[in-house]
Parts: sequence; structure tokens; C-alpha cells
Amino acid sequence: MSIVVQFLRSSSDFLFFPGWFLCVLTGLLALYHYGFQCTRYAKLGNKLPGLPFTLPILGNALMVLNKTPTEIFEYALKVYNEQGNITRLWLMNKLVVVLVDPRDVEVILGSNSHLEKSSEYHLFEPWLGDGILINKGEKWRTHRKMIVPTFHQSILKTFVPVFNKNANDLVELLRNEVVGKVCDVHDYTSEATVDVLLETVMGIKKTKESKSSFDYAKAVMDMCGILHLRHVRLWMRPDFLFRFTKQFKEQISHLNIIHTLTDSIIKKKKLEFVERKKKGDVSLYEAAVKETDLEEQGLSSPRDDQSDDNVGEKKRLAFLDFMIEASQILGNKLSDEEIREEVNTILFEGHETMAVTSSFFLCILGVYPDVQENVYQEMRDIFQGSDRTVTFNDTLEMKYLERVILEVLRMFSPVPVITRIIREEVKLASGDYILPKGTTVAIPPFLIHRNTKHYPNPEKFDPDNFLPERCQQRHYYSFVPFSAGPRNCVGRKYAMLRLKVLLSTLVRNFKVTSVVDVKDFKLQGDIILKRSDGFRVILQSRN
Ligand code: HEM
Repeated sequence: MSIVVQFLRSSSDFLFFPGWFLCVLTGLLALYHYGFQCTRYAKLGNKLPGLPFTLPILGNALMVLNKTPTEIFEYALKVYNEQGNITRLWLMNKLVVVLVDPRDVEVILGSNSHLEKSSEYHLFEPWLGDGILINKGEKWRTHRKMIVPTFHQSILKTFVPVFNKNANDLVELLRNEVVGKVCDVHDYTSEATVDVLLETVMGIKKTKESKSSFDYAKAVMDMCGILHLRHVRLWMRPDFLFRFTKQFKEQISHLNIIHTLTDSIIKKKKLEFVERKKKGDVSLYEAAVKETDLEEQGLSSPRDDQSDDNVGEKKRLAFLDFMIEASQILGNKLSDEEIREEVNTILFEGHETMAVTSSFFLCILGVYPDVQENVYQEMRDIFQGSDRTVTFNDTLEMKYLERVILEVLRMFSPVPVITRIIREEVKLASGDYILPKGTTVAIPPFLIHRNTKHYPNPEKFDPDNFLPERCQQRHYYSFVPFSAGPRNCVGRKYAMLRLKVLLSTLVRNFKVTSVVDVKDFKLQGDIILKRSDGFRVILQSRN
């Protein structure tokens, strides 16, 4: 400090300091800018259709920095409408290319070469570690191969009773707390989704007696909240700044709760696995691995017609049990830490995505009474006035409900952007453009699903968009709410099954009215698409 003061006092040049300093700085920046512009990365990037008003050095960073998440979302829509299917952005010297044409989307997502996630995913690391959402290369391949069979239909069917219990608990809660009043239904769908995941992923039932399961569920929801905040408040993203926030301290405490409980359950489940082995219990996982292999080779297809609805309590295991089993069968390939990372990843990926889909679904039914009536009519046809719970076979009959869910996923795709970093040059399919090595590619399902070529009236909520004949006419990559290709969502079937059980049960019990029209929904897209104005609906009991 004293050296600086001495320098300032003694230097008669001090008054001129800002001038020469600025000159040197400008010169250096100009040199850097010129050098950068001569690289192949910049040259190829500049050939792509870009945003207007690109500044030297800063690129388009200012356009994004001073906007709220809702404004960014509106801005992205505006840019898409003006710009079309390819938009280049320079965030300082980082090239980001937004691709919306399904042919280009296929080039990236359909390939086995572009599987690496972009640097933005590092925010998840403290919680998800190097789990399947983030990891890459051989680790991703091995883990994915182990995890895929745990979502096999034969295993998912065993969860139907859990899904039913969870849906009926939610009906009871809503009946007791909100019938006839305006409520933000997301508060309820979010908590119900954590509960159902706790039981099917971890094997824990949330009970009033077990405080740790309550704390765990709350910690999971709060961690999702912190991740959202870090996405929204850009200054919170760098780790060195985040360390000074109160959310950092809260994160440490939440992660402590999450990791402590997961570790103790892994220990317990390992012992249970040994016991099951001793007893010679038949493993659902081993059978699922074989079935998955056959299905992948096209030698078998999932058997929807099987009527094994009533899989007993005893046979049902959680995802965590299967991970332990996979790890043992494959010769201890997963450490406890890796199992924990995968369990946390599945909880994170499954939670908000399913919760917002349920919330948007209810709001949409509230806006379109005719759609709601059609869903209800389908339930009356299936259940014939009985109040029995849903079976797996019932879900196969819910064709209209399925189309409504898919249309909700089209219009309000929960994951607003999927990103990849490109490690080799890529020629696009839609035009004569090359993405240079190192490009961050952003693929926004929300915009892809609004392409008038594939959805002539994209703002109209129309479940018939998912009639088989319409789907056949569309490009496969024009509907990507679950991503697509080798790194698509492993939980897709789980999500659809659970959503059908939950939403059919809610429709059988309640009539929904929305207090806001679709055009007035205030959408906010950070990690997960949400409504910043809340998911406000009124529920009325049907009987
Ligand atoms: C409506 C519900 C869901 C939607 C819309 C959805 C969407 C997606 C999307 C778009 C991705 C790709 C993300 C990316 O590349 O950045 C993804 C990945 C993933 N999802 Fe889902 N998801 C849903 C439900 C679930 C559920 C219920 C689970 C598990 C219980 C799950 C587990 C995963 C996992 C583990 C990945 C990472 C796969 C990989 O990178 O290999 N998802 N999901």
C-alpha cells in the first residue's frame, strides 16, 4: 500500500497516468482483438448469421447481462423470429451458436462424437459430482450402460403402486388445503414429486416419524432453488464470488444433509443386497439388462401387453438397490461416491422436470375446458365409474391424456436449453456453415417446438399434434423435450408413467380453472422453464 502511495506522491507523471494507461490498454486490446479475429475459430464463427450490434472484445455479452431471466426468454423468442434457425452470439471470445433447425439438431444430438456438456454445467458439481448428467467419455458410457436397465419397463411397473399412493396422498392434501381457493399448484406438485422420487430412487418413505427424510426432501428442494438462483444471478456463477454469499453457507448445510443420509442408506442397502444374494432372490436387474440388450439390438421390443400389474411390495426395489447390484455384478465398478453421485443426479433430473410438467398441465386444463373434458371422458371410459387406482395397463389406454402431456411438453418444454461443446469442426445440414472446434452449441427445445414448418400453428394448444399420422410426417428431431440421440433422457419412460398415474388421478378428482390465460403466462427459462407469475389455479372437487 505504502509503495503505491509513494509512487503516486512522487510521480509527477501521475496526472497523465490515466491517459497513457488507457492508450496502452486500448492498444493491447486492439492487438488481442485483431489476433483473435485472425483465428479460424473467429473466422468461421463470424460467417454464421449473428446477432446485430456485436461489439469488439465484448461481443454480444451486454445484451444478455442486463436482462432478467424472463426478459432473456422474451429476447430469445424475438431473436428467433427475426433471425431464423441459426443464431451466433459472441460472449466475449466464447462462440455460442443457437441451432433450431431439426436437421442441424440431429447433426449434434444424433452423433456419438458430440456428447460433451458445456462448461455451464459446472454449477451442478458440488451436488451431482461427476454424475451421468455431467460426466463424459468412457465414464459416461459405462455409467449410462449400468443405469439404462434400471429404467426398464419391467422395473418401472413395480413402481405403479408407489405412484398411486403418492397421487392419492396429493389429492387428499389438496382437498384439505386448497379446494375452492386460488393456489400456486407448483408448491404441491413439487413436494409430491420429491416424495415419489425418494421412495423409488432411494427407497425411503417420507413419514412424520422420520425427521431425516423430511430434512432430506427439504434439502433437495432448497438445493434446486440455489442452483436456479445461480443461473439467474450471473454474478453468483463464479465460485470465488459465490463463496461470499449466504447461499454458499446454506449449500454446505444442505449438501451435508443430503450426503450424510445417502451414504448411510448406501451402507444399509449394501448389507441388504448381501442378504438377498444369500437367499438366492431372483434379480429383476439382471433380467432387465438382458432385455435391454435384446431391445437395443432390435431382437425384442418392450412387452406392453403383459398383465403383471400387481407386483408385490416384496419384489419392489429402489433405483439405488439396482445401482448397488449393477456395481456388484460388474465387479465393483462403482465406488460409493459414484453411486451417490448418480442417485443425486437422478433425483435432481427427475424432480423439477416432472413437477413443472404437472403444473403446466393443470394450468393448461384450466385454460381449455374442452381439453379437460376430453381427458375426464377418457378416464370415465377407462374406469367406468369405479374409484379404483390406476394399473399399468390403464396407462396404456390413456391415449388422449398422453397426447395432452406431449403437447404440454411441446409448448412448455421443461429443459429450455440443451448445450454441448464441440470438439471437432462440424458441417451443418441446413446450410453451408461450419461450426469451429470449441463452439458451444445451444439447442432450445422451446424454440424448436415453435417452428412453423413442423407446427403450422405453434401457439395453439392442440393435442392432435401428436396423432400418430402427424408425428410420422414430422422430422424426428422436431420434438426433443427429452433431448434425443445417444445422450437422451434416461428417465423418459419413468416420467411418462408417473405423470399418467398422477395427472389421471387429479383429473378424476378435481375440476381445474386457471386464473390466467396462456398468452399472459410469464415464462422464465433458466435451468428449468417456469412461470415467474406462479402456477395459479382453482381446484373444485368433482363429487
Ligand atoms: C418430464 C420429465 C423430464 C424431462 C422433460 C426431461 C428432460 C431431459 C433432458 C432434456 C435431458 C438432457 C439434458 C442435457 O443434455 O443437458 C435429460 C437428461 C437426463 N434425465 Fe431427464 N427429463 C425428465 C424426467 C426425468 C426423470 C424422471 C429422470 C429420472 C428419474 C430423469 C433422468 C435424467 C438423466 C439421468 C439424464 C442425463 C442423461 C445423460 O446425460 O446421459 N429425467 N432429461
